[in-house]
Amino acid sequence: MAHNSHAIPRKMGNYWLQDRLGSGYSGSIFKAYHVHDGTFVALKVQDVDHECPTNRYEQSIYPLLQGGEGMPRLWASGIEGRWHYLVISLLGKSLDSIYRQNLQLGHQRMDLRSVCSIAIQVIARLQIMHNREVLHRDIQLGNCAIGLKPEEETIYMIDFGFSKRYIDPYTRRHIPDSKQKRDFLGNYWFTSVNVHCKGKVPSRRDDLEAAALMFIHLLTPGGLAWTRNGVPKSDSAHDRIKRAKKNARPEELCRGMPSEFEEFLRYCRRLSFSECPDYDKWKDEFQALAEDSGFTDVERFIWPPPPVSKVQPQVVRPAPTRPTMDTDEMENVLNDLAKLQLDPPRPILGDQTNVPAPARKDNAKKPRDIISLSDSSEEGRPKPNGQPLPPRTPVRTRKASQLQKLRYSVLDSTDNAALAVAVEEFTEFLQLGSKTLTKEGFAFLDALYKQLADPSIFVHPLRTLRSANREDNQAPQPAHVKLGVVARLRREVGTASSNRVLANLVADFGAVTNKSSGRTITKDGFAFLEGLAARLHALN
Ligand SMILES: Nc1ncnc2c1ncn2[C@@H]1O[C@H](COP(=O)(O)OP(=O)(O)OP(=O)(O)O)[C@@H](O)[C@H]1O
Repeated sequence: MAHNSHAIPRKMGNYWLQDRLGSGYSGSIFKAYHVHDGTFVALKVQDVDHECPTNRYEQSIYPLLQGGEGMPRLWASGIEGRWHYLVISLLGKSLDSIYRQNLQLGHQRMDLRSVCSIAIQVIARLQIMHNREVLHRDIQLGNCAIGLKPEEETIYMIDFGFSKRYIDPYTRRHIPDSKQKRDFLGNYWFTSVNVHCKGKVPSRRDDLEAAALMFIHLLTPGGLAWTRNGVPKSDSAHDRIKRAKKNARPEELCRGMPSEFEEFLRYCRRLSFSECPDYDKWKDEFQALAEDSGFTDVERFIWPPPPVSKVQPQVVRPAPTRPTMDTDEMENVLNDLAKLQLDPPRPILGDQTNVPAPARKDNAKKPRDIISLSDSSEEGRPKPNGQPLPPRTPVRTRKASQLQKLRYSVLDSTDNAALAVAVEEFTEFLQLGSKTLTKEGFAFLDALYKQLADPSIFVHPLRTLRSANREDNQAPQPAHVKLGVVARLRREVGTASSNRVLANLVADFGAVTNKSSGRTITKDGFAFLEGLAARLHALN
């Protein structure tokens, strides 16, 4: 179809057309104003005979979305001559144009604050659409636009030409899945692997996966690899995009990013066809990530991003209750410590024979006497008087901080019973939520290894620690190798004769999970952890 503006009348219904705002595959969109009250709107025009009458589809979807936050208002629709038109709220820039502008300014990727804001708002928009039984089916940067002043901090969803109801209005049932391959519908960059590469029927999970890929794209220097050669001009180029998208593992796509992005992508891919996603959980995750990174008011999309506040939230914490020391006093204490003869050696947990008396379980979390003075990684650690610090964010405890707290419980443990409790809590926490072992999960295993091997020494991060680049650069091992090793560990943990033996099993467990694709804990893995807790009780 030719989108010839000369052929389009200057007036449609009660609106005078002005500049063209954009044009897509199926038509054009103009700025327009009402002939009587002068209100500005956006007017979408399409040839009535267009082979893909997306304006008509949109016309049927808009009424379902009216009143929802971030949903444009439909003011009017109709036919003028050979043109079908939709009159909708006039909006500002699309995220695509903001992203490109940012690239032109020399930024290879978007800043974390903006991406968290986009994530929170886009997930909220999908929640509204899905609650109203509508799938978007074409999530991309060009289909998200910010409002005009005073709504420039709100992200709107646009372009419902591919949208569809997923609940049958008559039977009230979810649309059926199908084994038959369908033609791909959506966009090259972000449409989910299931829909794009496997020809599956789109459902809520696919809108969410497209959003996840879009967030990851924004944080990837230069964007996702398969977007870099532009729109494919041949079938073979399109096949290359599909292959690259299908083969890209979440941990590779999200390398160097906060773990929330990898976990969100994995979560979307684990959802079943008709499952309702947990939108609130993921909005909270991105909100907490932003707050932990020192950003405030992140639910507002502020562009350009405001300068990062110098006062990080971690700093705004209650003053320590312990007495302060001046520099001279501190120097004296350090000199005295240096002169101390540590003989006989401090009792260590790894060797049960030299622990003078078994500590009671309620003493388990008794704090140590020496407090780290400079290690900033200790934030969130219980205060020396045993009182936990107030939570940093009122939202809820995030996975990372929860795992960090468990790690501190391990480091503060003075007997095996306390270690067993920490392992039980760790196991339960992962069973209830994401089963992916993040860097905080590996840090927990590291702490456990250290306590079991010899708690009196400082150890450098062990082989259980997850490395951002898989330091040996090896490809992940095949799944059967992991399954075999974990099954063996599960068997051996029940008969381990000492903490030292348990330490080695923990190290092997960390190493095999680190090398596996996905770094998820399997059923056998959970059985291993449960067996470990039981053995720690037995060896107490
Ligand atoms: N309400 C609006 N206010 C301002 N600009 C808009 C509005 N809606 C769309 N645009 C601009 O027009 C472009 C095309 O709009 P839209 O995606 O709705 O049209 P389309 O013909 O369905 O496009 P596509 O072929 O990309 O699906 C958008 O990327 C945006 O820049």
